[in-house]
Amino acid sequence: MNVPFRVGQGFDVHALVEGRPLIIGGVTIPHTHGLKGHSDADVLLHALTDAVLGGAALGDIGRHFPDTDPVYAGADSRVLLRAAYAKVREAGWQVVNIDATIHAQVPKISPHAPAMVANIAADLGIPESVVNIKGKTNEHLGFLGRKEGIAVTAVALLARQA
Ligand SMILES: Nc1ccn([C@@H]2O[C@H](COP(=O)(O)O)[C@@H](O)[C@H]2O)c(=O)n1
Ligand SMILES: C[C@@]1(CO)OP(=O)(O)OP(=O)(O)OC[C@H]1O
Repeated sequence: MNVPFRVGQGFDVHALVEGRPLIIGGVTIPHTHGLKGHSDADVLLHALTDAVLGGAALGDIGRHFPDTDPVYAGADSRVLLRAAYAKVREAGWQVVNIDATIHAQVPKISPHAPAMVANIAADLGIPESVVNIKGKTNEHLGFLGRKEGIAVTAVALLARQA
């Protein structure tokens, strides 16, 4: 079907542990705990990578960058996002806008959101005005509310390149 727009959705979750830096949206946030993962565990960029890959029907982050591959141990997720988006562009799609929610009981996201927006806009080559990042607590409910992890939900609208 030759439609001009496609939507992609992404989700990711990582455990909060001691002894790791907390990196979200490429921003290192001072905090007592960090996110556990094979890569830098940037939960926002992983959900976003899945959203842009999903919109282009290109599978998911694990298919392109397997967590069993030692090449990606400690990987910078900004590099992975850029590489995934290059594949999306090669498939003929470009991002129109992005919206994501970081489900975190702590820390407060809003002071860091502008820096995350700047990183994502730079990595995708799109204006900051089309990137929206927001934080939400889990009202102390469940594993997110107990500060055992952070989750992200993201959507991306893609348009066919001219
Ligand atoms: N990690 C977070 C959580 C929330 N915020 C901001 O606070 C507002 C209220 O959040 P509730 O979960 O209590 O509804 C939310 O709209 C955000 O502006 C945040 O920045 N970081
Ligand atoms: C990023 C990758 C690859 O190193 O690993 P993790 O950092 O563990 O992240 P996750 O979101 O669990 O899976 C995606 C993997 O491709």
